Amino acid sequence: MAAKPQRNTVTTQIPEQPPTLPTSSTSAAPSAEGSSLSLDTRLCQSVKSVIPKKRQEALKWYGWGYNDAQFYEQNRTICFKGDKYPLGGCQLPSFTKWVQQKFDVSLDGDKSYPQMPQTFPQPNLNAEFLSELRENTKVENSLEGVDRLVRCHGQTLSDIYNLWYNKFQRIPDLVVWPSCHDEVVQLVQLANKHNVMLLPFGGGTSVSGSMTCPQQEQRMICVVDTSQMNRLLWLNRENLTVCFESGVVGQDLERVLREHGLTVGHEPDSYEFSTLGGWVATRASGMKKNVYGNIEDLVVRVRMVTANGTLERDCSAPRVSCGPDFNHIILGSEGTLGIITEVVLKVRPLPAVQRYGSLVFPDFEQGVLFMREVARRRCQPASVRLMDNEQFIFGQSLKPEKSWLASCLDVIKQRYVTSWKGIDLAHICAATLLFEGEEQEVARQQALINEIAARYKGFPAGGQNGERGYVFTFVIAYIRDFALYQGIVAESFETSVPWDRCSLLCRCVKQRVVTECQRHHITHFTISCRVTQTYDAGACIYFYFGFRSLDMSNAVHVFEAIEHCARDEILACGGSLSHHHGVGKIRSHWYRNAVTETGANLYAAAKQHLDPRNIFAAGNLLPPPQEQQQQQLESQTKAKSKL
Ligand SMILES: Cc1cc2nc3c(=O)[nH]c(=O)nc-3n(C[C@H](O)[C@H](O)[C@H](O)COP(=O)(O)OP(=O)(O)OC[C@H]3O[C@@H](n4cnc5c(N)ncnc54)[C@H](O)[C@@H]3O)c2cc1C
Repeated sequence: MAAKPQRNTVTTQIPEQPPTLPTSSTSAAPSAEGSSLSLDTRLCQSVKSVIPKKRQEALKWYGWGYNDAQFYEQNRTICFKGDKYPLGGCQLPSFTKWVQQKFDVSLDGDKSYPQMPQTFPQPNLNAEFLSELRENTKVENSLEGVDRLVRCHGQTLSDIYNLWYNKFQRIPDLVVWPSCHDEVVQLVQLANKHNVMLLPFGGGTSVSGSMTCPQQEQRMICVVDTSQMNRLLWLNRENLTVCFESGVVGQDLERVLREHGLTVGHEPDSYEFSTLGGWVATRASGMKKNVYGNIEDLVVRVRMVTANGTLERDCSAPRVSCGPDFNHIILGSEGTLGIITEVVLKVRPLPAVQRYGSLVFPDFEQGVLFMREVARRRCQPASVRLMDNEQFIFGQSLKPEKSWLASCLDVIKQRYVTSWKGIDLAHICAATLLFEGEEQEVARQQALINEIAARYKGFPAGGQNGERGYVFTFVIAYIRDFALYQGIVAESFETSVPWDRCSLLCRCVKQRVVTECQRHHITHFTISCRVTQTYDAGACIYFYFGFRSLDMSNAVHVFEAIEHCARDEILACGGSLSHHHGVGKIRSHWYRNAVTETGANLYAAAKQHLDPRNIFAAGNLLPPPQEQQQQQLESQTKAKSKL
C-alpha cells in the first residue's frame, strides 16, 4: 500500500537549484503536532517583505499607508506625494475645488500631524509567561512602547482618532513575532497555561474594530505579529496550488508568484498591506473575484492553532463531502478562535491580457439594471464597478492638473455626452471595467459588455478612465487622514443585498444618512455609493460618508451614531451585516440577530471547546457579556409578547 502523503509534502517539481533559505524550524524534531516534519525545505522560499519588522520605519504610525505618501496642501491647492503611486507629485485643483465646495473648509497646511507619544502605558506583565517564553522558546518579543502602540489598532475612524489624540486606555503589553507554525503552537500552549490573552495581528488594516484591544482586559495582552511567518512553503504546478505562511502581505505574495508566472488573483483594495491570514480571518473579498473567486473560493486548506490543538483538514483534495466544513469555522473567525499559520491556495497562470474599460450611463438605476443583466448572463469581467453620480463627480475631481489641450478635449467630450447623448450631468453615472484572460476571450467579453450596456443607454467612455478608476483605488485610502487633518471625518461601510432590493437599499440608506445629518445639524457632508461586486443572487454595495466636523467636540461619536442608523436601514432593506469587512466590535451589536440565537450559541460552544480559557479574547463577533445579557433579555421579552 502506498504511503499516505504527509501534510505539506510535495513530491513533484523539486527545483534543480534548491532555493535559498531553508531557515525553517521544520527541520527540527517533530512537535506534539507532528506536522511539518515532512516539509521538503528545498521547496521553501523566503519572501523579503516590503514591510519591515519595525513597521513604523516604512508605515505611518498614525494613519494609512507608507510614510512618504500623503495628500497635503500647498498654495491653497491639494497635492499628493508618494512615488509608489501614479498620482505622486501631482497637483489636484479640481479636487481642491470639490473639497472646498462640499465642506466649506479653507485648506490649512500649517496644522501639524500628530507627534509620536513619548510615554506609553506601563505593560501589565505576567512574569511566569514571559520568563518561560524567553527561556524555552525562540519566539522574538518586545516590550517597547512604540512596538506595542503601532499594533493596538486597525483603521476605523475611531482607531485613528484615538491614536491622534493619544486616547487608548489599553494597548498590548507585549509583541511577539513567531517565525513558523511550531513556534505558534508553543506560544499558544504557554499563553493557555499562564492565562495570557493573545491577539493575532496581520496587516492591521481591519475596519471593524477587530484589532482594537479590548479596553477592559485585565490579563496581559500579547499581540502576535505574523509578519515573520511569511514564507512560500511549497508550490505545486501540477495541482496549481501553493502553500504560504499566513503572515505574507498581499503585494509580496503576488510579486513572488509573478516570478513563477502565476497569480492567486485576490486583490482587496488593502492588498498592499493586508495579509493572507487576515484575509482568511475576515472572509475578505478581492476586486477580481469574478475570475478568481473570494477568499473562501481560493482556500483549499488552512491550519489554525487553537488552545485545544490544531484544526485543519487532512488533505488538499479539491472538495470533500465530509461536513460540516471546518474551513468555514476558521474563515471569518476574526482572531477569536486561534491563529492561522499556513494556507493552501489555488493559483492560476498570469493572464495573457489585462485591459481596462469604462462605461457611462444616464443614471444609477440604468447602471444597476446593466449590472444585473451582466450577472444574469454570467459574463462579468474580472472586475466591474458602478459608481453613483456623487462618486462619479468625486472621481473626476481627482484628475491631476492638465495641459490646456487636454482640458479642451475634456470640454469637447463633455459637450458630446450632454448634447449628443442627451445625458444630464447631475444624474450621469459610470462603471469601470477590468478584463483579464486570453486576447480573443477579452475581445469577446468587451463586445458583449458594450452590447448589454447599450440596452441600458450606456456607452463606452474609454480604457483610460477605467484604468484611472482602479489606480486611484489605492490612493483614495490616503484621503481619510488628510480629511481628518482638515476637520472632516470620513469612512466607508459596505453590505450585500439581493438584486431586487439593490436600488431601493442605495436610495434608502442615502436618504437615512441625509435625515440623520439634518438631525445633527450637519450642513456639509457627502454620501455616495457604488456597486463593487456582482453575484447570481445580488450585489455588494459600498458607501462613502463624510462630514465637516470643524468645531464639533464629539465628531467621531456622531459619525458612529449615524453609521449605526445607516446599518439599521441596510438591514431593514434586506442587506447583510457585512459583505467583506467582517463584524469585529463595531457590528457585534447585530451579530446575534444576523446568525440567529441558535447560531450565536453554536459559535459560543465552538469557542468554549477550542478556547476554554478565552485567551483569544479580542471580543469580536459576539458583543461583550453585559450587552449580550441585555440582548437576550430583549429577545425573551419579544418572544413572550408574541405568545
Ligand atoms: C483602505 C482599505 C481598503 C480595504 N479594502 C478591502 C477590500 O477590498 N476587501 C476586503 O475584504 N477588505 C478590505 N479592507 C479591510 C481589511 O483590509 C481586510 O479585513 C483584511 O482582510 C484584513 O487583513 P489584515 O492582514 O490587515 O488583518 P488585521 O487587520 O491585522 O486583522 C484583522 C482580523 O483578523 C485577525 N487575524 C489577522 N491575522 C490572523 C491570523 N494569522 N490568524 C488568526 N486571526 C488573524 C485579527 O486578529 C483581526 O481580528 C480594507 C481596509 C482598508 C483600510
